[in-house]
Parts: sequence; C-alpha cells; structure tokens
Amino acid sequence: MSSIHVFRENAPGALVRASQDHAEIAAILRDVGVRFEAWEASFSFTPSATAEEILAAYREPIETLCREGGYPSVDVARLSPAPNDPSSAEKARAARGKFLEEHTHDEDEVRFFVHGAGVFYLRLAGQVLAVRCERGDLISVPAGTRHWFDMGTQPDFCAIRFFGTPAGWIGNFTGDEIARRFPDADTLERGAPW
Ligand SMILES: CSCCC(=O)/C(O)=C/O
Ligand SMILES: [Fe+2]
Ligand code: NI
Repeated sequence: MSSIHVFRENAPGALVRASQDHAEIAAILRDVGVRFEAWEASFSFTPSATAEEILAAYREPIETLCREGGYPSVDVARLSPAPNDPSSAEKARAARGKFLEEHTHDEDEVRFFVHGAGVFYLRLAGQVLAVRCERGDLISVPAGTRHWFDMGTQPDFCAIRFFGTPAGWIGNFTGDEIARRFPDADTLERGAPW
C-alpha cells in the first residue's frame, strides 16, 4: 500500500505525520510541489518481461507524458528476486547502496511504478518525506530536490523513468550521510516504534 511518513529533518526519530490514504498523500506532496498520482498499471508484470515489452504495454500514457513534459527519453529501472543467479544478492546490495546516497538531479525525477514498490525520501521544507510508491503510482519530484531511494533489502520493483535529456540518469551526490539517520524502507514497513 502506498504511504507517507513525514519527519522533521533534524529529528529522524519523531514522526510528524503519516498516511496510507492516496488522496491525502497526494495533498501533502502537492503542498511541497511534488506530483503524486494513481495511474492504471494493467500489464501483468513477470520478471521475464523485457523492457521493450513493458514500454510497449504502456506506450500510450508514456507518449502522453513525454509530450506534456518534453521528455526525450525513457528507460526501465527494475530489480526482482533472481533465485537462480548466485550474484543477485550482491547486485541488489550494490544497486540499493547507490540510490541510498542522497543526491539531486538537474531535471524533475519522474517515475511510474508498474510493479512492486520502493520508498523515496524527499528532503524538502525542513522535513524528510518518506513516500512509499507502489504499482500504479506516478511521482514527479522537482529538479534540485535532495532525495534518496530505498528499494529495501529484498528489492522487487519496476519503474518507468522519464528523462529530460537523452543521456538518461544523472545524479549529483551530495555526500551527506543523512539516509543513515532515518528509518529505512524495511523498518518503515514493519511500523513504529523505530
Ligand atoms: C525508482 S527508479 C530508480 C531510482 C532512481 O532512478 C532514482 O533517481 C532514485 O532517486
Ligand atoms: Fe533520484
Ligand atoms: Ni514481484
């Protein structure tokens, strides 16, 4: 289930507000300039589906959003359990570690979750807003927003990413270790107290 947990930036243990109500989450995020919408994710995702198949399944909404937002490129970011791949745990750890580092982008971060879930932590207006995005969620975070992303210790998600340049994903890492101070995705899932 999609959710939001709001913390004060300088008080990681103290929860200011939390919700699992999609409209309420969207309203909280709208107040800080973040777009959050429920889109239809009808494609029956399987780990063997190729990126081309996933992009083809969502061709219409992708084209509409690319036209509206002027995005020249999209890609598919994904990770799912791979029991037959002995290196999958190490790959998951490395992928998780990269996105757990606080960073910004020079463009809006626009992501449409078509499978699974992951948590964006947005550092905005003196707060950290932890937004759990689930299948069907579209999120658009303004350019320059400090943030990190936690796919959890058992990553299982697939998101279509929209980019403002053909170069694709470019992150500017801040070097701030703030993510270490906040409850991670697994901890949020287990629920308070943390
Ligand atoms: C959920 S898409 C993969 C993560 C990503 O692209 C990003 O920039 C996280 O902050
Ligand atoms: Fe990012
Ligand atoms: Ni899955």
